[in-house]
Amino acid sequence: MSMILRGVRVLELAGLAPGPHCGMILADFGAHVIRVDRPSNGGTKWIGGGGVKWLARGKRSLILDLKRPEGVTVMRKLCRQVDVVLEPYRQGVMEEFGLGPEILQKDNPRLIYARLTGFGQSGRLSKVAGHDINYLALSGVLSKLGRSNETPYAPLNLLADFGGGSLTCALGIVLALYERTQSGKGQVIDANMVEGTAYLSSFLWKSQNAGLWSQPRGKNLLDSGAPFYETYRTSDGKFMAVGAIEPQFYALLINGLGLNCAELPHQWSISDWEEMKKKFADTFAKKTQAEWCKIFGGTDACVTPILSLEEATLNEHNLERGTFITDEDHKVSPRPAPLLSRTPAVPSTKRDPLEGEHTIEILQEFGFSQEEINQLNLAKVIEIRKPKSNL
Ligand SMILES: C[C@H](CCC[C@H](C)C(=O)SCCNC(=O)CCNC(=O)[C@H](O)C(C)(C)COP(=O)(O)OP(=O)(O)OC[C@H]1O[C@@H](n2cnc3c(N)ncnc32)[C@H](O)[C@@H]1OP(=O)(O)O)[C@H]1CC[C@H]2[C@@H]3[C@H](O)C[C@@H]4C[C@H](O)CC[C@]4(C)[C@H]3C[C@H](O)[C@]12C
Repeated sequence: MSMILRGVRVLELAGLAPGPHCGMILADFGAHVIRVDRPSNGGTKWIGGGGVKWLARGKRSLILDLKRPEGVTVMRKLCRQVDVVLEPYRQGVMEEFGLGPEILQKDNPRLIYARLTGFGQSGRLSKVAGHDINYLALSGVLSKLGRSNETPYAPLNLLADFGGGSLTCALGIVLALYERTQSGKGQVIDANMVEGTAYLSSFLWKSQNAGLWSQPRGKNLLDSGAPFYETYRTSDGKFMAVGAIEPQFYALLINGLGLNCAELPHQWSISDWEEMKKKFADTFAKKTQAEWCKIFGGTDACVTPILSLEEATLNEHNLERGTFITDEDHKVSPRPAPLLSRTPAVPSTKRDPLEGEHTIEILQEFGFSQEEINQLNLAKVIEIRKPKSNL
């Protein structure tokens, strides 16, 4: 089975988390992704770390100093021979390098120029720093997240960095690759986390007048207001997740809890939800998570254990599915999604690349002579790093 993005060549400029995740998605589905890392000679206030190292599966790494004109010349030669360039910087940085879309797409009209930012390529904030929580806040979505009487709560850096950021950018790149099969031309993708997150939350926006969100934050059906869409602590200090929304599933929940519907307020009596939550909490606190799993396991009561990451990798259903994979360093991580029947992703199981590990190999592949490579190395425009041998 060959992967759908085989043969697609991507230059990913090293970013913090969204960019690296987007590059990893492309690599997982067959693209040849080269990460352009910064030299260790400082000169920039940015320090390594973040997703660069953790989301490097299937990539190779080249260290190239883009603050040097020689580095820009090298980059332009690379960009003439690739399909996608993916840059994670705030607006204007690539233009400062002399690597903006006008230049690179003149060199290579087929180039897809993906720009993954927080605030987009225009607007008063386009040059302002930010992180997931800031983009989530500006999208309006963060105002809806969190329990009643508490401050709004950002669910890790999942929604803006990844849901509205890397995944949306990866979609844009695949759309542009597809369009290019008709037009033969590349284009610029302005992927940004404010708009990506807002778009991701279209359900929230389009259901505003459906009565789903008429209560204050934390008092609605899906934001921890409803007793039948909530989490509960068990007697052994673990937790269960309850999502019994429909009446037939709710009836199974009540039955499994050993309660009697006739003695409870109506499921949708919002004014009684607080009281019902207390009753459910008291009931869940009487048994262990394993005992509740025995009661609810495999039923339509929509009740599941809240698993730790490690427990999730050992869960029978996930094991049957192969939801998690292990690389040659015995590190476990989620299998790429979605699962395509004929051309599934075949993620690399190799260890992650070291920064600059493939500098020579990549430059040779792109037509640089050994003499040119030696000169670039001597001038510190590139950096060559070799993995320590295990001897
Ligand atoms: C794990 C933490 C990260 C979690 C994710 C976090 C929650 C996010 O939300 S990530 C999303 C961030 N936002 C965006 O990506 C939107 C677009 N990008 C930006 O807005 C900006 O890039 C920025 C705000 C993210 C960073 O701004 P910065 O000023 O640093 O950079 P830019 O303006 O974009 O300009 C780029 C500069 O870099 C130069 N450059 C680029 N490439 C090259 C090159 N090849 N050669 C030469 N120069 C290059 C370019 O010229 C620009 O230079 P100037 O700025 O001089 O103009 C992690 C978050 C922080 C991590 C910790 C931290 O890094 C410190 C430690 C570092 C150590 O190494 C490891 C441990 C750390 C504690 C580290 C740990 C984790 O990784 C973090 C906590």
